[in-house]
Amino acid sequence: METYPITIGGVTRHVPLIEPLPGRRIPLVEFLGDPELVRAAAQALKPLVPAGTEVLFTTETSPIPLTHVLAEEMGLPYVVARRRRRPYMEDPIIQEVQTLTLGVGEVLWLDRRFAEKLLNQKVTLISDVVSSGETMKAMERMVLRAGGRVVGRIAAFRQGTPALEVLTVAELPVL
Ligand SMILES: Nc1ncnc2[nH]cnc12
Repeated sequence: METYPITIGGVTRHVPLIEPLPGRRIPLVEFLGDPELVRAAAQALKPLVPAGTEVLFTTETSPIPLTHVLAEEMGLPYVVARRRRRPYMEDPIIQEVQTLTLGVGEVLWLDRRFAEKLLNQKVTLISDVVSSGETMKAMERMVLRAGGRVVGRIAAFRQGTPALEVLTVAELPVL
């Protein structure tokens, strides 16, 4: 398997190169199961979280440990949008994502009891990789629909040029 070196917060991993669309190869960032990488990324992202942030907001799956460590470090709560409907969800916010980065159209789901945690809160969006920015846009839309206000947009890695302003600490190539 072909790999590519990625570095964040001084920690390097040789990750698989995947081809989600023909002729477009990208290094696959994976935070799950790698506490050292997660901690390094969280430390690097911490200074980018705007003062006054009251809640962090992320999506399944890879950015969850990153957001968890960041939240713990900063003493903040966090909310996670799910990528599948769960049977117990009541009156969820359902938000379509336009992204095709990983070759799939997606929908984000947020149970109402978690949406309520965003009401009247200053919210910072956390992601692992931002490329088109469409997932971030969908997250922002969810926060607005939940009655919150987005004060920051942060991702560990940037890949290409997102359609909205996002703070990042490392760059990924499209090969
Ligand atoms: N390169 C990448 N690795 C992991 N998740 C991604 N989501 C979008 N781009 C990605």
